[in-house]
Amino acid sequence: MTDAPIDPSRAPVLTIDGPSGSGKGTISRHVARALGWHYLDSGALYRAVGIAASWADIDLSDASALVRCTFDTEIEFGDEVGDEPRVIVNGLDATDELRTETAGAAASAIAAIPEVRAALKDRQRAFRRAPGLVADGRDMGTVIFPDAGIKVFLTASADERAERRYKQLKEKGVSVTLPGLLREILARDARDANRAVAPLRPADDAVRIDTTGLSIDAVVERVLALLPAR
Ligand SMILES: Nc1ncnc2c1ncn2[C@@H]1O[C@H](COP(=O)(O)OP(=O)(O)O)[C@@H](O)[C@H]1O
Ligand SMILES: Nc1ccn([C@H]2C[C@H](O)[C@@H](COP(=O)(O)OP(=O)(O)O)O2)c(=O)n1
Repeated sequence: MTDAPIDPSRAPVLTIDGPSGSGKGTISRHVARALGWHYLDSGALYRAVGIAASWADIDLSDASALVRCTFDTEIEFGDEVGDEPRVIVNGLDATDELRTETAGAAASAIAAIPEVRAALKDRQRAFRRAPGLVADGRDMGTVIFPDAGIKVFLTASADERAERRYKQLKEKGVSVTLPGLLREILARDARDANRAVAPLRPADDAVRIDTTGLSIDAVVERVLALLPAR
């Protein structure tokens, strides 16, 4: 399959890629709100397919069933709960299930299947609309929006990312342990970075920001400072 050429005059895109817990979602939502731009949480699409597959009892090793499931799964973003939109999968509210580490691990596993990635490409590009789009994920700057005007790659130490996730899940009442989360984060990092297709890596033209020890506001400020003066 060849990709359709991307018209560079279309709505501007700011991509924010990085590993789990680097703050992509939080920073992207703040930046999108500040700019009045649309927001794409590409990880939610992979998580939604993983959840639809588990609801349909599809084994994570059954690549052809997973590809069919990707085409068949309806995913909608609804009203915001807290500062995150509800995610409706095949008509059912999957918001809470989506954020679990089990859903993250399933998403990471199916995301290594090239046909699943190809099946989600157009759905992700359809989020590009005026006045602009902030897109977060693993391959936003490298594969999905290679012509994005601004590309950011967020990192943070694995210990800090595990601690952030620990606090986040505890606040949601999910029972987790810090060593368990650190192990899961390191396993996901390795799988996402070492897969053959669209591995997690900074685009050559991405600005890297190490968020270890930085506040959310400080990171938002650094990202907004990359945009031309408004
Ligand atoms: N710079 C930061 N400093 C401290 N906590 C942060 C920072 N960025 C994000 N967080 C917190 O870390 C948690 C994980 O962030 P999230 O945006 O979900 O990361 P990602 O989308 O990269 O997995 C959230 O609870 C968020 O509030
Ligand atoms: N653009 C993307 C987004 C997510 N994925 C895969 C790989 C990730 O481990 C899972 C879950 O991604 P998500 O961004 O929701 O996870 P984190 O919030 O970073 O923990 O999906 C991907 O391969 N490509």
